[in-house]
Amino acid sequence: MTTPSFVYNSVPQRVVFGAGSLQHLAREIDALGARRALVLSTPEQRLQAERVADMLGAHAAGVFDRAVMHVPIETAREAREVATRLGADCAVAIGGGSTTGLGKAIALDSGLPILAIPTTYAGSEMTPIYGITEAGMKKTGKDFKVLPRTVIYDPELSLGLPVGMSVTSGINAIAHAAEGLYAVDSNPIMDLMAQEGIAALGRALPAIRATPKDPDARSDALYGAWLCGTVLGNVGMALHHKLCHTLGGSFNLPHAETHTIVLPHALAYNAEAAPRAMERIVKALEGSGSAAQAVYDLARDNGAPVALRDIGMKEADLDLACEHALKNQYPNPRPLERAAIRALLQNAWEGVRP
Ligand SMILES: NC(=O)C1=CN([C@@H]2O[C@H](COP(=O)(O)OP(=O)(O)OC[C@H]3O[C@@H](n4cnc5c(N)ncnc54)[C@H](OP(=O)(O)O)[C@@H]3O)[C@@H](O)[C@H]2O)C=CC1
Ligand SMILES: O=C(O)/C=C\C(=O)CC(=O)O
Repeated sequence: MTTPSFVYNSVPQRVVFGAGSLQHLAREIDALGARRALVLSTPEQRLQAERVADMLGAHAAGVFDRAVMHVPIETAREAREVATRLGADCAVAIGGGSTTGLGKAIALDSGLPILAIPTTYAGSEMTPIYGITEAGMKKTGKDFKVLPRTVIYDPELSLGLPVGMSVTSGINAIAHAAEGLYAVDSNPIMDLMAQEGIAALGRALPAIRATPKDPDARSDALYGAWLCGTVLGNVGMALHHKLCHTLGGSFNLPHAETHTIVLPHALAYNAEAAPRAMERIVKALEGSGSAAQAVYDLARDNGAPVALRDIGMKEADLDLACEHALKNQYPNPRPLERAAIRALLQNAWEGVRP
């Protein structure tokens, strides 16, 4: 065995974790040195955002409830204007990756500190990655200005996340950790987090399916999401994330479901080129077959979709998706081979067990 050699960056970020930890919100805003928080949410989560604003009392600048998936530039501009008009000196994003993403778009422009309160397992709160959609094209970038300064993980807030969304969102998180395990810039610290994060979600998702309001399972899932999101924020992603961005961006497929369906096939593609990563995934999921099969079974057995054709992908578009995936070559354990990637997409479309 060779002695490892790696670079590890740590970033300053404060995490407050635990059931009921939302009660510490005012204290955390104060610790940020902020006086007027703009609370962000989707339209559907407005009541939750109003509850947060009530908790902040005079320190709430207002509620902006128009977060939507993939952060359209028009929404980002509107939110930035509202933040300026209301004199906000920080933003509180309560919701999933879409709401956190809106907070990041504000921070990118203004440097306003973000306090994130995640209610899904997407993991955006742990990354300096932002995404903004303009003229139908989603552009992503990395800037430490957008990394939320404080994250409050309160499992009680995800008790109402529907089981189907919980399972696909949890597998979205697993995808970050799985690709982190074979990243070109991986390191042993991220490997530990990745394996632990996958194991936590592997335990939590079946438990949530059985008992959606199980507090321990919700806590385990959020803990796993935190670890997996940290991996996403620290090391580079590969084929799987590229495919999902292509499918989501060009064919408008839903984010977490697409990750859930594609991941087993991306792992099968990379299996021989990344055997140590695959071993760790199987171990974390207590699987008996391959890593690809363990992830596929986790999805299927918990009621998640396993075929792209079931979430709106047309078979006729698979050739184009393959072309997009081959553009701008990026690091991946196995070189990108046209015929094999086209076959991967076909398998994902049909939903075959890898
Ligand atoms: N930059 C980064 O590092 C990352 C960015 N992302 C981005 O984040 C987005 C995906 O995030 P994701 O969390 O999956 O999507 P959303 O934030 O859109 O949330 C997904 C679904 O969960 C629902 N939901 C969220 N919280 C609750 C709750 N407490 N109770 C009931 N339902 C709830 C939402 O409902 P409703 O719409 O009703 O609120 C929505 O339908 C994508 O745009 C993706 O690109 C994802 C990962 C990392
Ligand atoms: O697209 C973004 O907003 C940035 C990253 C991700 O979405 C990561 C992912 O694919 O889950």
